[in-house]
Amino acid sequence: MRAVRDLLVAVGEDPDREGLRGTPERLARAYAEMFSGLGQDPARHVETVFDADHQEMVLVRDIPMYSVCEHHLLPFHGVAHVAYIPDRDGRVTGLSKVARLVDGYARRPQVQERLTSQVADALVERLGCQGVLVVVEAEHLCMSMRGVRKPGSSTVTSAVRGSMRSAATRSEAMSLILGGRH
Ligand SMILES: Nc1nc2c(ncn2[C@@H]2O[C@H](COP(=O)(O)OP(=O)(O)OP(=O)(O)O)[C@@H](O)[C@H]2O)c(=O)[nH]1
Ligand SMILES: [Zn+2]
Repeated sequence: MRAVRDLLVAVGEDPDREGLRGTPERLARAYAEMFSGLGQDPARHVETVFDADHQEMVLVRDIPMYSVCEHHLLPFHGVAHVAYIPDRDGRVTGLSKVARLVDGYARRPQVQERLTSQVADALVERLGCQGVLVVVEAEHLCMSMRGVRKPGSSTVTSAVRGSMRSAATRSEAMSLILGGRH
């Protein structure tokens, strides 16, 4: 909290004025929430498995995602799409666990590329998926409100693993991701 006070002084503010008095404590609470993915293992969520006897694609689309870029500590936010092909026994994880996995890695100082790969690797390593495609689309506030100032630009990253690398499977996943969009 001392650090937030110092930051306010550094930008030319009076940390003792009425509106700012509670700010160090508020920001500490907000950071604890925004960075709650640190010190936990988000991949543990996908260890909750069900026998679904389903060896074909599962896609959880348009998962809202809020993260913080590690270069500027400014938010980047958008959506994640996670498609996977279960293991050979047809075991799947809970749908909410896929969203929890994304949240766990997003709530850390991040770069979008690493976030995308971490989600894909967790599904291969912990759920034993035969194939995975993760696509993240996000706007970075460090590119919108400052610096190059390009609001509305979005960055799309993808990570492909295993059998999702085959052209046909990947294009099925992409058309499901894009389905329903205009
Ligand atoms: N690849 C990647 N770059 C990112 C991400 N988040 C922020 N960046 C970039 O990180 C770079 C940091 O560049 P620097 O030159 O060190 O910092 P800067 O002077 O603030 O750069 P500008 O943003 O261009 O003003 C910038 O180009 C950002 O756009 C991310 O998730 N992935
Ligand atoms: Zn940034």
